[in-house]
Amino acid sequence: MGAKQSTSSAKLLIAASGTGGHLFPAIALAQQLPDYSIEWLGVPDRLETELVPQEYPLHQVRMGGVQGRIGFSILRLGQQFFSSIIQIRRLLQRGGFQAVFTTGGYIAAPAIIAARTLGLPTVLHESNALPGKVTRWLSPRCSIVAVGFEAATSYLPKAKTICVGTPVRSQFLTAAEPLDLEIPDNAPVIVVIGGSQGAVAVNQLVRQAAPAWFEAGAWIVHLTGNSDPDANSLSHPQYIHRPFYPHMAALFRRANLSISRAGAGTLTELAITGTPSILIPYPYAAEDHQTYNAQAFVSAGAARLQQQSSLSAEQLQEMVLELIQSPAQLATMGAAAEGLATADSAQKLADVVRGLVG
Ligand SMILES: CC(=O)N[C@H]1[C@@H](OP(=O)(O)OP(=O)(O)OC[C@H]2O[C@@H](n3ccc(=O)[nH]c3=O)[C@H](O)[C@@H]2O)O[C@H](CO)[C@@H](O)[C@@H]1O
Repeated sequence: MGAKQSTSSAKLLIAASGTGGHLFPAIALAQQLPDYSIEWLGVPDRLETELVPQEYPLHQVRMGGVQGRIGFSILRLGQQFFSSIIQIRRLLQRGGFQAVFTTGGYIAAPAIIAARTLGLPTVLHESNALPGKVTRWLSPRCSIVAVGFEAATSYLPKAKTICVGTPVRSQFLTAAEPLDLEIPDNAPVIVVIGGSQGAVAVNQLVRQAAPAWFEAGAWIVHLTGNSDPDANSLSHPQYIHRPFYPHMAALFRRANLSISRAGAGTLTELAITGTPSILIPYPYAAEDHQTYNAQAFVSAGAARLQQQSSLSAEQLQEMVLELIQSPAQLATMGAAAEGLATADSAQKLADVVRGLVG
């Protein structure tokens, strides 16, 4: 793998691994630092092997999670953890890196500790309103913690924090691309999205509730994910379904309403496109952090919050009917969502890194 040509001597190690939620913001930052020499640190068999652009050399260490694991697993994890710190220290020293950037998660802990033992500046970006465990534990050891939600700062009292929003893909920052789905211009559009993997439980509720929405003239664009066995069970002229759809900026801009999980990545995009939403947090997310994300949108008037455990198809049906038949209310929610957006987040984050590294 050939490293990117660089005009600056600054050398940065990005430690970001796992889901789109951890990788997209780090890639957006890297794209703002074309004069830096950047290398990547990840874990074998995770999404970074597919998503990290070829121009960034990818180093790997073995690191797993601790949730719900006991005994022997904890011991093995401890060994992995210390061995990772040693490997990352060696990588940082031999590579002549000047700083480390990370988006949290398991890879962040050994990366932050290795960097700090060498006295290197470390920037951590935390996109969730309730910061993850690693962020809360190690934030005082970072030079700066950049957060996506202002609310996150209250959980990090000992850290130096700055709110920069969460960086998004470049399609959200450029002029609107045309939507490649055939939907009549005046039809209300409901977009259903369950994070990057889809949400089977939400999909079931939506399919049950959909007939009344079709009758009201709405179109549904349903992003089902890859693991829904009933993904093909509904068919209607006003219904479009895909396992995954890449042109989210155009779709959210066209949508009158989104029914969504409450991952930080999707919420950031809903803010930038000013799209009102009904948020159904993933009930098994670590420490229920999606509910905290959703609450930030609800307090701003940008979204309605529904917990999956107490939501029936009838309730969802009524709520959506009420909203799509009330354009003024949708407009107010959309404007509130837009008020939460930080479109130049990647630029702001790059400024933070440059402020430390040069
Ligand atoms: C289950 C879980 O714990 N998810 C976490 C994961 O997010 P996860 O990656 O699951 O979900 P996010 O909402 O943050 O991001 C999903 C991304 O996938 C994109 N997309 C999705 C479907 C599709 O068809 N096309 C498409 O492009 C969305 O536009 C968005 O950019 O990390 C986030 C950041 O730490 C957390 O806030 C989430 O809670």
